[in-house]
Amino acid sequence: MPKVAFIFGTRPEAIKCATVINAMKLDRRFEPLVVSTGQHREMLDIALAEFGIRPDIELSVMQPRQTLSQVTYRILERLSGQIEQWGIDAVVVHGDTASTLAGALAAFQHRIPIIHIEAGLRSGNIASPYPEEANRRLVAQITDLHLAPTIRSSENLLREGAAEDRITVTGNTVVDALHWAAENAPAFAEPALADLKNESRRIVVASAHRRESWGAPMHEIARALVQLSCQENVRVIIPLHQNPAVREVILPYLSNQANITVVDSLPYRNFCSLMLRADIIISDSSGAEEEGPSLGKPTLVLRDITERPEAVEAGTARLVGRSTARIVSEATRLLRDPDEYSRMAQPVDAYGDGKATTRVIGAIARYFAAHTARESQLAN
Ligand SMILES: CC(=O)N[C@H]1[C@@H](OP(=O)(O)OP(=O)(O)OC[C@H]2O[C@@H](n3ccc(=O)[nH]c3=O)[C@H](O)[C@@H]2O)O[C@H](CO)[C@@H](O)[C@@H]1O
Repeated sequence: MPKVAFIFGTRPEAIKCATVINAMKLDRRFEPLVVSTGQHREMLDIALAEFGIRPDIELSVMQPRQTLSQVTYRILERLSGQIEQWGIDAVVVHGDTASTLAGALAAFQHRIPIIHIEAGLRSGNIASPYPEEANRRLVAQITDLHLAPTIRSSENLLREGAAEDRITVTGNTVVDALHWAAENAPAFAEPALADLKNESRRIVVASAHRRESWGAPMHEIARALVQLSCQENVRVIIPLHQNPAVREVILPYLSNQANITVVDSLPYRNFCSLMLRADIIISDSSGAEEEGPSLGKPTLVLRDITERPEAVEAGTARLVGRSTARIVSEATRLLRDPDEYSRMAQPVDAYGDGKATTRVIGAIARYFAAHTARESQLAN
C-alpha cells in the first residue's frame, strides 16, 4: 500500500487537498500522511479542523515576519532531517506556495516521486504573482505526475515540454470542497454576521492580502471599500486576513464605518455561506477567483494579471486592478445596472464539476500501478 505524504502549509492548500486526503483515508489502496509546514499555522489549522483532519507531522516553521527565503530554508531544513524516516512512496504538493516549492525540492533531493495538484497554472509573467509563478514553474520541472485542473493548464505544461503521459486533467478540487461546504453549512458563528438573514442592503464581500497588494495598493483598495460603503443600500463585509501587513494598513480605514463589517477570517464553510449570500465579491484572493464564479457571483479581481483566465473569459470575473477609481466605478456599475449584473452573474463550470477528487485519486493509483509494473519488468 503506497504511503503518500501531503506537504503543505497554507489555508488554500489545506482546503484544496482536504477532500483528497479524506477520500484516501477511506481508500484501502493508500496510506496518507499529512505534513503541515505551519507556514500559516493558525488559518491552516482552522481549515483542516473543519474537514476533520489533523496533521500527522508538524514542522512548525512559523516565526513572526520571516522572509520568504527564511520560510523556504526552514521547511527544507526540517524536511531533510525527517523525510527519509517516514518511509513514503510519494510526496503530494499543491499549487505554488513556499511550502509547495520546499516540499517538492526536499522530495526531489531524496529521490521521492512528486505529485503536483493544481499544476500548470501560468500567468505568463515570472514576476507576477510573486513568488507564486516562479514556484509553479520550478516545481513543474521536477514533478513526476502533474494533476492539471483545466485543459488550459494541461496545455501550458505540454508547451513547456512536460510528457503527455505524466499529465491528467482533473478539475479543481476547490469545487469539490465548495459542494461539501454547501451540503454541510453550519450557522454563522460570528456574532457580527448574525443579522445577515434580515439584511436588505446589497452585500459586497471583500478581501485583499496578496503580496502585490501590500503598501500603496492596499490604501487604494481600502479607500475604494469606504467609498462603496457610503453608497445607498450597500453593506461591505470584510473577513480580514491575519497578515499584519494587511491589518495595519486596512484597519484604520475600515474600523467604525457605518456600513462596513470587519470580521476575522471565517471558518471555510461560513466563508462559503457568506459568498453565497454576497451580491458581488471584490478580492485579490485566488480562491475567490475560482469560488466566486463557480457560485455565479460577479467577481471583481483586484489584480492586473491572472493565471486563472477561465472565469474572466466566461464573463463572471473581471480584472479591475487596484486603483480606487476603477474599483468604485466597476462595482457601482454592477450594483446599479441590473442588466450588467445579470450578464456577469452566470455560474462558471470551467474549474470543475465537483468530481476532481475521484480523478486525482484515480490518476495517483494509475501512476503507482505503472510504476510498479515498470519496476517488476526491470527486475525480470
Ligand atoms: C497570495 C497567495 O499566496 N496566493 C495563493 C493562495 O491563494 P489565495 O489568495 O486564494 O489564498 P487565501 O488565503 O485567500 O485562501 C483562499 C481560501 O480560503 C478560504 N477562505 C477565505 C476567507 C475566509 O475568511 N475564510 C476562508 O476559509 C476561501 O474560501 C479559499 O478557499 O493559494 C492559491 C492556491 O494554492 C495559490 O494559487 C495562490 O497563489
